[in-house]
Amino acid sequence: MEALNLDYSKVPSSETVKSVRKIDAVDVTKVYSTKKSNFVALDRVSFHVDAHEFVSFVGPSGCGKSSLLRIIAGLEPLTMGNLSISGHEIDGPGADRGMVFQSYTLFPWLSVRENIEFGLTLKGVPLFEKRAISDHFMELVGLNKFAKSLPKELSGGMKQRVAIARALANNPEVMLMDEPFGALDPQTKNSMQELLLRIWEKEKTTVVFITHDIEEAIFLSQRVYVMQAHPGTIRSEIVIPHGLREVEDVKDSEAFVKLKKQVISLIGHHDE
Ligand SMILES: Nc1ncnc2c1ncn2[C@@H]1O[C@H](COP(=O)(O)OP(=O)(O)OP(=O)(O)O)[C@@H](O)[C@H]1O
Repeated sequence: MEALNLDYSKVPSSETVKSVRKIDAVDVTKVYSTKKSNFVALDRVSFHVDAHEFVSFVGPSGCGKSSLLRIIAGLEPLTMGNLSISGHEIDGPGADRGMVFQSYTLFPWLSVRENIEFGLTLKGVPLFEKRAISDHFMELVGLNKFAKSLPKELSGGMKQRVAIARALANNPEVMLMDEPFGALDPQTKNSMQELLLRIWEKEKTTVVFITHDIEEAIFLSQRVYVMQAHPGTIRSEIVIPHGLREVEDVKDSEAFVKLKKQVISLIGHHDE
């Protein structure tokens, strides 16, 4: 993994901040086997995510981002290596991980409230408690006036707000987000990014975020893992300077543009 020569003087050092390890991945390898051949999608990928961190993975198409997220979600087994959440090896999906995908995955026949309450209903949470939780999260994502609406009556951004609320309602330890804003128009995408940051700060969630969009990764994250393909590996880890987001017109700022150029050069110019 390459180290980047950036000024991180404002970033608290690991000695000054006591962090709790949430995800630990060591040499995670994924081989897809077909009748004809074996394909190495991830080759000895090691990384970590601390509690309350916001960490993104960026990289060209096919570098294994979604495979990695599916492995963390327990939807896909790893071939070799170790991956644990809060010290426990992952051996399948669990309520400790909430997922938000790019494609809208709401239940079309359920209202906004029922979608948000879905996991709670499965768990047998009493009605009054369920209502309080869905009220809280509908308020958080600004959809309290749409409690009775069906997904088909919502815009793309609103559907993703429901998906985020639904994932958060189950109080997961980690939110796994696979290109959640990839299908949204630029304006909606910007407002969803702002909303996600507000939620992350308020709920103190741990977020693992996958995106093609380098600006999005730098803007949202505290750390960014840059991946490369053939086979999928982690090329570099970039720590985003603390407080960068507070800079006016941050995406046009010198520090932001410099980071963006560095990520682009790491990924290669063929895929931003
Ligand atoms: N079920 C599967 N069987 C065989 N090969 C697969 C399977 N799933 C993914 N792959 C291959 O593994 C590689 C990594 O795929 P993955 O979807 O994880 O990459 P990605 O970085 O998320 O790509 P994109 O950004 O285009 O979604 C790709 O070459 C893909 O074709």
